[in-house]
Amino acid sequence: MERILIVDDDSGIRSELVSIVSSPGREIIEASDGSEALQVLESEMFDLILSDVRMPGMDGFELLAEIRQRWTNLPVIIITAFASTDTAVQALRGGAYDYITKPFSIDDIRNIVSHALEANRLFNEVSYLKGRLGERYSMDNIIGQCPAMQKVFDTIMRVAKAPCNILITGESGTGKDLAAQAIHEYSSRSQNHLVTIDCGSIPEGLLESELFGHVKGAFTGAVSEKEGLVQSANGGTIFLDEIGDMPLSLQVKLLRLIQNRHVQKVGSTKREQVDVRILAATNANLAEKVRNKQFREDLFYRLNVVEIHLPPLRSRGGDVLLLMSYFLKRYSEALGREVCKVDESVKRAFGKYPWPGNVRELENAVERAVTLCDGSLIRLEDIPGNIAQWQNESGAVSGTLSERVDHFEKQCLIGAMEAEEFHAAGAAERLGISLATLYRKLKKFDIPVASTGIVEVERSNTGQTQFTRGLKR
Ligand SMILES: Nc1ncnc2c1ncn2[C@@H]1O[C@H](COP(=O)(O)OP(=O)(O)OP(=O)(O)O)[C@@H](O)[C@H]1O
Repeated sequence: MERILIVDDDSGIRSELVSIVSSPGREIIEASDGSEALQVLESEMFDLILSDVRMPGMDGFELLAEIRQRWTNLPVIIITAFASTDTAVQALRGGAYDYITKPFSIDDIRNIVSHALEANRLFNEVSYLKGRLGERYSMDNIIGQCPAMQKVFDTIMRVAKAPCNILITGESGTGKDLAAQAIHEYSSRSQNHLVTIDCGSIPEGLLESELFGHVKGAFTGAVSEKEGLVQSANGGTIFLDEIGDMPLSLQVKLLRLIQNRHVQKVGSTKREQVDVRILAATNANLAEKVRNKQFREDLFYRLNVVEIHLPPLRSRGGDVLLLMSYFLKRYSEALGREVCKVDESVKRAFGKYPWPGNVRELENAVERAVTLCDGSLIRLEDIPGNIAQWQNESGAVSGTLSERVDHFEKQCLIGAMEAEEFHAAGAAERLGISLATLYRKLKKFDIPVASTGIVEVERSNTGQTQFTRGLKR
């Protein structure tokens, strides 16, 4: 399905354009000025924009400049009132794909629109194939427009080519794995392997021989010599996922690898040189583990030369709806469905739900909805009940002004505490208030802090929040 956005303050011209460019397999959306167009662009994906120049508020040229900055490859056709060479030149210099002058001929518009869509389709195909050739991943796979994600992309681009080790932090499902793939892909090591090891899922006894290999007879069952994963990544990158779960005994050996660039197989006295770049990821608070002596401080500093933090999805604002559109397109294509519209109630629920499972949870919800939905529209009944309940979240807040303010304040506090894994100092900084004020507010709303144990948050279908304190996650 091709999607076109028509931007014009004159509703008569918009309708005329809609009827000219409409055809089966195309969805046309309208916006009455530049700002409205930007709002739509922030939450939905398009293949082409047709915009008038003269509009009240943000005009067509300002909109074009904004689109060129934020959606670099999205084609824009500018519609100008008179055949003025200056306006046409300004449009093309500003990065427009082409321009159309009023009064327009139906055939001209149809031709230019078909060419622009075809050029866009070819561009996407080439980028996709390039991505496939240079392995499977590129930054194009990581969707995000909010400032925090833009900062992540900037940092990835700046550090990918440097030789330093990088620690990627963030809650589960925020895209740490994707970030590691992008770093490797943009590094000078991309021609060699990226080897991923999930330190949390390999039994402690096996992890050492998996990482460093073993010689024949090193332990029962070691019937032949085996190369470790670190060596198989020689010349490339090794990604140690869930590094916080690495046993202390192995942390010493990893430190030796970082400092001396050699490995020693289990059962061998021989040291073998390797050249690997190390990326590590964790969803635990490693600094806290260092304080609790569960993680070596020297290793922490060696790994944490640069930290890339992936923010929780609930703090990424409009990215939720953008990711929703992205997965919708991806799963509609993958499952051979023509699902292209999402009911407003679903968008409301997605926008308000706090996404404790982050992007992974959102991706699963969209995949499920595309699979279940009957026809081309995703309705509330196609998404999981615990998410659907949130469409009326704000409607549920009633009462006096002070009760509503309290509700809002409590949600902000819970969000900040969750983002900081219930450590008060970080949450106070995030909210721009003193620690003493934060403690007073936490007490008022009965919100726990991490010093009372690990805190798990559970939200009921009605949006109520419950905290469970425990010793282990
Ligand atoms: N910004 C994003 N754009 C598109 N897809 C994303 C994005 N972030 C995450 N995903 C998708 O969400 C899923 C989870 O991402 P990923 O495995 O990278 O998270 P993670 O932080 O490594 O999780 P865990 O800590 O559980 O290993 C994957 O399918 C991934 O492709």
